[in-house]
Amino acid sequence: MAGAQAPERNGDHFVIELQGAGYSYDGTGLLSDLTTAFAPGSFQFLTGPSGAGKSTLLKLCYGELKPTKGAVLLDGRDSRQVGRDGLARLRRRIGVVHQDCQFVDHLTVRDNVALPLTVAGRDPAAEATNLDQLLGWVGLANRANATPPQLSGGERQRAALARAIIMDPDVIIADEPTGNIDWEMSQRLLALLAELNKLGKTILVATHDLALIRAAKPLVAARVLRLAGGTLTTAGAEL
Ligand SMILES: Nc1ncnc2c1ncn2[C@@H]1O[C@H](COP(=O)(O)OP(=O)(O)OP(=O)(O)O)[C@@H](O)[C@H]1O
Repeated sequence: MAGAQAPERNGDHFVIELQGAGYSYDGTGLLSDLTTAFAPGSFQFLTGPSGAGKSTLLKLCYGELKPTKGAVLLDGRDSRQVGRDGLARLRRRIGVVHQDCQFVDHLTVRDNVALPLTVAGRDPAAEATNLDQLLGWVGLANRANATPPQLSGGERQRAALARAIIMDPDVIIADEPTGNIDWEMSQRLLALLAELNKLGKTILVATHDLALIRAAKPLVAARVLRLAGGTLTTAGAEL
């Protein structure tokens, strides 16, 4: 049955598209009429005041929430129309770094990073080399056997990034990934995101940190979107 098939891929081009999308938690209308697209291989920052709805917008983009108005298309599929399995398959192509990281505290860093493999029915032991390379790439090879409560804020964020990319997603969405870490660590994380973008990944980062956005200028050609009063505008050179 067609509905049970894996979603058709547009080649390697996973586009997230908002078409007049709006969202309301309680009928008062937090987000209204948002129209934009996140093109394959693009890098965007999403900024705006606290409570403007940045996390909510990210949730629409990875299918955690469905718009209460308009549509969000994930790889051309309307998030309101796809069933649970279809949505799960689409979401495997999007790696998410959550604001609070959300680890399983009694598992090691290595096992936390490997969790998406296990959930997808793959054997982490068979992918040990890939896992080790990834932990090395984010600078956590020597923390692989620690548990999340033993990590610093910057280490937690890098572990969360490793977990978000273990399935080799097309898109990486990060919600305030540098919220609780120092400047040096923020720049290190930014460099990792820039490197992923150079590999062709689409990156969407919500951040309050305008200094981080400025620091990204030599690294990536990023679009900066500002969310305020429920609408999106493109921020310009003032940053
Ligand atoms: N599950 C929910 N139920 C009801 N209201 C919610 C829910 N989640 C968020 N909100 C409200 O929606 C508004 C936007 O929240 P959201 O977390 O999307 O904003 P944000 O821009 O990411 O904020 P911050 O920068 O402080 O993280 C806030 O007023 C928040 O209280």
